[in-house]
Amino acid sequence: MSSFSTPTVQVFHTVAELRHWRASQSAQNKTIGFVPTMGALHAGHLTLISSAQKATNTVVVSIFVNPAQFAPHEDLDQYPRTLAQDIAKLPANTVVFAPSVAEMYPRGITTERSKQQGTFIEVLGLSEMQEGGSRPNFFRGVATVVSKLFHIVGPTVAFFGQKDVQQCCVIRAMAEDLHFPVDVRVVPTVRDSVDGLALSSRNVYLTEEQRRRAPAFYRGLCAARSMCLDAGVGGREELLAAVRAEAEREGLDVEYISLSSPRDLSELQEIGSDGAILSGAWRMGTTRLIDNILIGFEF
Ligand SMILES: Nc1ncnc2c1ncn2[C@@H]1O[C@H](COP(=O)(O)OP(=O)(O)OP(=O)(O)O)[C@@H](O)[C@H]1O
Ligand SMILES: CC(C)(CO)[C@@H](O)C(=O)[O-]
Ligand code: BAL
Repeated sequence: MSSFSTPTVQVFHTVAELRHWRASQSAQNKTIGFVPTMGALHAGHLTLISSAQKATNTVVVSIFVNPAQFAPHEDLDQYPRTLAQDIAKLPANTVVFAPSVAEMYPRGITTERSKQQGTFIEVLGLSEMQEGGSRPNFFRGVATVVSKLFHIVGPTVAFFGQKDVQQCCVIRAMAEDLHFPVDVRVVPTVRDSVDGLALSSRNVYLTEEQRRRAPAFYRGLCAARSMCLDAGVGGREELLAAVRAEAEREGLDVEYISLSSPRDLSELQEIGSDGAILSGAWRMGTTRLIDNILIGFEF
């Protein structure tokens, strides 16, 4: 156990320690709720944890900044690492798994894909969609680390945020394909109560002026949803144009906007009977943010 543990929050750093604890839970027939995170905890993470507390006996939160999901030019080194403060925010009786990089990647890990060695999980057909197009290592790195974590933690139910909606689709497919006996649940995005910006660990990178402009993308998503629900507009070009217009009014540098199928993330020309995910990414200086809304379906 770590020196960071508090009387009510146990922290484990090794697979062996976590497995030992997990065996004691199995012996007591306890259900385990699991919330994987990269730390820098905010109210979005705490909502996932409280959903897990309501649904299961014991909650495990992993805190691990996963190098495999970053590309060499991305913000792996800069990503906030605030373990002691994170632990202080957790409710009583939470169990934390905060492994080192060497513990999770016994053969080592580099963000340079051509030099990587060892075992990786890739959900072909989904890994290259939307975020995968912009972040070449992202979905492969996420599927790999989440399958390792599922294998180590053995959760009954795992909780992910809708803010990373495409990630949720990839993880559900991975869990189904690999027959993990885990129920993957998606929790709605927690937003700033005043301007609707999705809470994200990367919001700390924004200057005051960028933070003021950032909610324009969400306003665009809401405008598109209103066009769809109030005026029956379901065509791709009109919906994407509505998002782009709001975003560009505040000078956001839009990377992509996507209208995709919740089934397989394929791009849609028109919203069909399965509904659609309207999602996108934009840049403000060196910071890259994402957001989405669901139209005509719920997870
Ligand atoms: N605003 C939010 N509402 C609900 N869930 C969220 C929110 N932000 C993050 N999550 C979820 O918390 C889990 C851990 O996410 P992570 O630690 O990467 O935080 P993050 O705020 O998404 O950080 P990043 O800036 O890296 O995207 C993921 O399942 C993610 O979707
Ligand atoms: C699921 C995850 C913890 C895997 O590193 C990460 O992608 C995240 O925080 O969303
Ligand atoms: N919240 C997803 C983790 C990432 O952006 O790398």
